This record gives sequence, C-alpha cells and structure tokens, in this order.
Amino acid sequence: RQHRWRCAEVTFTCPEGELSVMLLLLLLLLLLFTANRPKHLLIYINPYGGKRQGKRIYEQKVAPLFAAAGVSTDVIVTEYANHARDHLRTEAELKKYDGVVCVGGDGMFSEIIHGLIWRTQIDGAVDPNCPDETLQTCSLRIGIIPAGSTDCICFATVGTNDPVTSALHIIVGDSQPMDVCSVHHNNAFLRYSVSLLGYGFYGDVLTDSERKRWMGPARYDLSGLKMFLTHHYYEGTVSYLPARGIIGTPRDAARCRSGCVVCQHNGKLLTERSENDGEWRTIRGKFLAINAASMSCACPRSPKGLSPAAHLADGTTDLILVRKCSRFDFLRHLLRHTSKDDQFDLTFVEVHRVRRFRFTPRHCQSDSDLELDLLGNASKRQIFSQICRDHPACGCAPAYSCWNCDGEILTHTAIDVRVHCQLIKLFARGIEEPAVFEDLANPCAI
Ligand SMILES: CCCCCCCCCCCCC/C=C/[C@@H](O)[C@H](CO)NC(=O)CCCCCCCCCCCCCCC
Ligand SMILES: Nc1ncnc2c1ncn2[C@@H]1O[C@H](COP(=O)(O)OP(=O)(O)OP(=O)(O)O)[C@@H](O)[C@H]1O
Ligand SMILES: [Ca+2]
Repeated sequence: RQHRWRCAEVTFTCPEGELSVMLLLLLLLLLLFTANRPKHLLIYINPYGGKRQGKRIYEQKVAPLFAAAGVSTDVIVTEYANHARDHLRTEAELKKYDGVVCVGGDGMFSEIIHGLIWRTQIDGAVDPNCPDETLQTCSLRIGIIPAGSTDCICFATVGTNDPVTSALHIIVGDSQPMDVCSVHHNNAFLRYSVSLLGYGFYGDVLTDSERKRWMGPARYDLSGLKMFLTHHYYEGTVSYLPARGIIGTPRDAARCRSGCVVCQHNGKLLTERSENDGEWRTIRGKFLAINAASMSCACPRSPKGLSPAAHLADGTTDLILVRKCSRFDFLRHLLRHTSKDDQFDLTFVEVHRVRRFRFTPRHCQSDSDLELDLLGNASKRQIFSQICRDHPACGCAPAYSCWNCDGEILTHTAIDVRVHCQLIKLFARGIEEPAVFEDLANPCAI
C-alpha cells in the first residue's frame, strides 16, 4: 500500500531431492547473472539529519535486511558536514563497490552526488568548471535511506519515505536514471541540483530556517509562514533555452512513472541532438519566486510537488516564474500545491520546460546600469533598497534574495544553469502506478 514494500518469506516444497537442488541452483544463477543486484556497498550515515535517527534507523531496520540478502557493507558515520563528499572525492576506493548509499536527507544525498560527479569528471579528465563541457555519467548507483527533514528525492523516486522500502529497492538492484543541473557563475562551478533551485520565496525560507535547525523539520513551516507574511519580491532578468522537439509539457495530466516513456524518448533524443538548438528567450520583471524543478519535488508537504508533471530523467527542468502579486493570490498559488487544482493556472504564474537558463538580479544587470547608479541617475527606490540591505531594521524590501539549491544556500545570485540528462542513477524504479500493485496483490488477476 502507498508504495511501501515489506519482506515476505515464501516456502517452496518439492517432492524430489534432486529436483529441489536443481531449482535452488537455477534460482541462484538467475540472481547472480540476470538481476543487477549490488554485492558490496559503501554506506554513509548522517547522525544529525532530520530527527537525528539515522544511525538507529540503519542499525535496526536496514542492516538486518542487507545481511539477510548477503550484501556486504563498509559503513562510515559522518563526523562533520561534507565528510561524505570529501571522502568520495579523494579517498574512497570506488572500484570495490557496486553502489553508494546515504542515510539522511536531501542534504546528505547532495553531498554524495557532489562527491561522485566531481570524482567521475576528474577521473575522466573533464573540467567541471566549464559550463559547456559534456559531463561523464556516474557508473555507481546511489541509494537513499530516508532520515532527513524533507526527503524529497527519495519520495519523488520511490513514492514513499520508508527505510525498509528503500533498502529493498537497493537489494533487488533497481535502477532509475536522473537529470542533474550544473550551476555556474562566471565560468566557475558552484553546485549541482537535482530537485529545486529556488530564488525569492524558497531561498528566503531556507535562509531563515537555517537559523532554526534545532527545531528539526518544523523549521520549514515556521520560516514558510514568516516569509509568506514578509512577502518580498525581487527584480531581475531570466533568460532561458526552451526544450524543443521533446514530448511532454509542464501542464500535462500524465505523471513521470516507473518505466516512463517520456524520459526514455527524450533521453534518446537529447543524446543525439545538440542541446544548443533553439533560441534564447528573455523575461524581465518583479518576482516573488523563481523556481526550477528538475523533478516533481513531491514530498509529504506537497504530495504532487512543485511541478507535478516534471520528469526525473527527460533532460529538462521546469522553470516556474511567480510574478509580484497580492498576498491573497500568492496564498492561492501555495495552497494549490496541496490540492488537485493547477498551481500554474493563475495569471501571475508562468511555467516553461527548459534545457538551460540564466538569472541576473536587477542590481547587477549590466555595467551601464551600474554606471547610471554611480552618476546619481538611479531612482530613489533603488538607492533606498541598496541602503536598506545594510539596515534590515527599517523593514523595507531587500534588493537580493539567494538561491535555494536542493536545500543549500548558494553564494551567488547571478547564475547559469544547465541540465545534464540522466547523469546519475539511483537504486529506485520511479513511482509505480497503483494498478500494478492491485494486480500483484490479487493472484487470480495475474
Ligand atoms: C498554506 C500551505 C501551503 C503549503 C505549500 C507547500 C509547498 C511546499 C512545496 C515544497 C517543495 C519542496 C521542494 C524541495 C526542496 C528540497 O530540495 C529542499 C532540501 O530538502 N527542501 C527545502 O528547501 C525545504 C523547503 C520547504 C518549503 C516549505 C514551505 C512551507 C510554506 C508554508 C507557507 C505557509 C503560509 C501560511 C499562510 C496562512
Ligand atoms: N556529522 C555531521 N555533522 C554535522 N552536519 C553533518 C554531518 N553529516 C552531514 N552533515 C550535514 O547535515 C546537513 C543536513 O543533513 P540531511 O540532509 O541528512 O538532513 P536534513 O537537512 O534534516 O534533511 P533534508 O535535507 O531532507 O531537509 C547536510 O547538509 C550535511 O552536509
Ligand atoms: Ca527533468
């Protein structure tokens, strides 16, 4: 039920001893040669993620399953932030393993992909600082045992946040490819993102919530309410390269599901075509939020996610622009993330499926704009917003927000984002349609 898997024992009886030995051998051979099951895993546990239960969850719920399935493990309990990332980048003997597993939340998953992708590029002599390089795909699959605050990547790839279900997907050797966005500033690499890149509302929620880490997962709700009431908007320019020739749009009723044909079709298409096909488009404006969702970003807070029709592995990201509007209208938009109503069907919201996009905030748009400011031609509003960044007590709107990159704050506001189609693989199979479960639960239907 609800995508949760459980272990069950099945006992076969066979009247002939010789036949039973043959069946057993056949089963072992099938497991060995047809299923792509991992035999040796490298595991990182964040003891401080979410409700600080990572170690207990792994020892009580996951380790016994790995032992029963004959999967051997090397376990590292992290001692500081970025421990897992740095270990993967430089020290880990990756050849020994069939996969890497993190026990924690989206932040821990982010550490793993940063370590693995970086290492893969360096080993393959690819320069990660160049935004136009074609990145090498990572060969090791990644497993997530959810033990964080949002666990949006686990939820959106498995359909539930349940450690036992995730452990079983790892054991049976499932494989789900996933898109990764690279984020650059002036030809310098900043970060990778797989779920949400959010400027404005989600950037501000994250900045505020970091000061409330002690509260655990509830910090996001409190900061969300605070930032909703604060109602800041930000000026800037977004330019983007629309995804052309692919199938699927952000307003589709169909969802990315197990064995998704849209991901298969677009994945094939994008590997054959130059991604720079098409014309850049530019939008200037005042925005409450600029969000790029490379997958649905479904999570328990919003089971359909920020962009319900986004795909895990189609080589695109959904760029959602929420223009300045009243608090009431913004609340209508937010509330629709939790209901069946379409959050994009509002005059102040637009959504585009893109391959690449850039953002420049109002105050660093161009040198000529800056010169105007210096010559004293800037409007009073600009000057005040500049001053008031340094004097938050006066309560007027700040000029800049920051980017929320999968739950980490980015150090730059002007960014260049590019989607790398199916760069990584997870031990998952995407969300299965409920009908499949119903059939399997009913032996007569099979
Ligand atoms: C009125 C209810 C409206 C509910 C609207 C819920 C929309 C929730 C959308 C969640 C999207 C999550 C995207 C995932 C991002 C992850 O890579 C990242 C790392 O874990 N998580 C966050 O940044 C954590 C981000 C967490 C954001 C929580 C925002 C909560 C908003 C609450 C607004 C309250 C307004 C109340 C007015 C009376
Ligand atoms: N031993 C450690 N001590 C302190 N911080 C750590 C340690 N190990 C990992 N971290 C950091 O903790 C941060 C949060 O971890 P994690 O993602 O597991 O939980 P979370 O933030 O509660 O969940 P979510 O990311 O789903 O909201 C990560 O950014 C990670 O870099
Ligand atoms: Ca995608």
